[in-house]
Amino acid sequence: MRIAGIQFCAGREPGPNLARAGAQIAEAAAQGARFIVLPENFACYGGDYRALAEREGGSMQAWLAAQAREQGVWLLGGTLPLVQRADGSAVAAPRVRAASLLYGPDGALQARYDKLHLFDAQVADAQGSYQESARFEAGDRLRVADVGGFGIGLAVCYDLRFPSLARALVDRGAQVLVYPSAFTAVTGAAHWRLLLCARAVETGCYVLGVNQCGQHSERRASFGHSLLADPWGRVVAELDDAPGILLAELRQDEIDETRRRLPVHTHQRLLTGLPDDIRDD
Ligand SMILES: O=C(O)CNC(=O)[C@H](CS)NC(=O)CCC(=O)C(=O)O
Repeated sequence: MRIAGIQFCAGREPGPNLARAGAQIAEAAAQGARFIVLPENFACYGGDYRALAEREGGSMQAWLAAQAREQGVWLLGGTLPLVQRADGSAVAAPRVRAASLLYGPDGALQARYDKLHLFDAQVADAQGSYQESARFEAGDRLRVADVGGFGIGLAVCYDLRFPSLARALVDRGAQVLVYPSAFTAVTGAAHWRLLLCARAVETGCYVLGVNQCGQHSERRASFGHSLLADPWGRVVAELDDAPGILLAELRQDEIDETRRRLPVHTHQRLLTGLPDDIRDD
């Protein structure tokens, strides 16, 4: 199955971001991609997330559904800010949920995953500090979805640093881990490739990191370098730090063969259950 990752530099306002993403989605579909992934905060980066956040059925969600339907592809909207949880309850202001939304080729919503780990960190130099938990509420459910016969484990950006989430997704049938991201230029240069390849090697999964790139504002820059690692930990395709489309093939036989030779996913001895505040969807 051919997949595509859309890499670009989002600004604060949805209009230009959606126009840019739409052109790249059409291009990726024309190149034969069946599953297209947009980065974290693809529709709005760094603005007033609560003011832009949607209820179920909002216009940014409708845009994703229309893109999937018009191009006839599976489309993962990296994250959109939503004011409701999956059960319809309200997220208290000023926070929102960072929801990763998967639409099928018919335009129907097939899965929702809300980012579990929030990026509260001090990044060196001009990048300054991040306090994601001041503006976002953490998710509370795990989600694996089927796309063209592949088990797709949903995760977002900073989640990449937590191998226990990758492991829990594998236990639930994930064969491909996707990380739509807005990984910073500073932490990306240090850790992005290392973390993506490590998650692949330790789980026997393909790992797809779809990142933003470039300078969003004076103090915010993203690393780019969207890449696909295969289950052996080889980088099979990678972008540089400019906007672009990552195209690559997922092969079921690569997953099966790697897992047959090195079945680490069946050998783990320290198995832990989910904590009380995290559930299966
Ligand atoms: O704050 C914003 O508006 C934009 N930021 C984001 O979109 C998110 C949440 S703050 N970025 C990350 O999670 C970076 C993680 C990362 O870079 C790492 O783990 O090293």
